[in-house]
Amino acid sequence: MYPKIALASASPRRRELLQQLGVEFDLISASIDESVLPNETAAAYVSRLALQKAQAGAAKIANALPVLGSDTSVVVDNKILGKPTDYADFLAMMQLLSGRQHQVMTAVAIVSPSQTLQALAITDVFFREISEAEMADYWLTKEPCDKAGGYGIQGLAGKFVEKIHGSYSAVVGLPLCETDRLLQQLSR
Ligand SMILES: Cc1cn([C@H]2C[C@H](O)[C@@H](COP(=O)(O)OP(=O)(O)OP(=O)(O)O)O2)c(=O)[nH]c1=O
Repeated sequence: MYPKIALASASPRRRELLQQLGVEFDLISASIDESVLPNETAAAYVSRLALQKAQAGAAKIANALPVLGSDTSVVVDNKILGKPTDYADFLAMMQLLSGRQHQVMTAVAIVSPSQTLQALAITDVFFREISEAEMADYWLTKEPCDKAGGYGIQGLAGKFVEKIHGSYSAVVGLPLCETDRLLQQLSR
């Protein structure tokens, strides 16, 4: 049995994945500035954002529940891809990702009054070539808008994925293996 926690997230995927683990949780919102700092690596960026989301959530609640925050970014050619801002931004992302390998980095942080626990999952994802017509059709489904890198592996974009090396749940938004490990480390 896991301890009850608070999830600081607006992501329906994170909610579902935490439910998949059987964790009981309160949902809280935590919005933070998501700008990348000068010279910040992708791994440092996602780790910092996950921690800041958890800290922002912890500052909002009156009870002492541990708060979980997470962040997912797609990384290619040292570029950090967040959610596409418009169609042109989405197209530029798809062109970068088509026919090659990229990384999905998902960081998790759990903050309690006595502990700060962190994990980072890095998954290699291999896309087949995607035609411009497929990109245009995919945009019209609205699936890309709220997803890092402009795609959802769990949705229609699953057909673009030749293979992955690493954690599937981490690509969707929360690495279940690492999250379980952190929750086990929480002192009760
Ligand atoms: C790559 C990929 C990302 N995503 C989603 C997971 C995240 O919800 C989103 C990345 O954006 P995030 O900024 O990590 O998360 P969020 O803004 O949706 O939620 P919050 O910060 O409140 O927790 O992209 C998928 O659903 N499928 C995928 O294949």
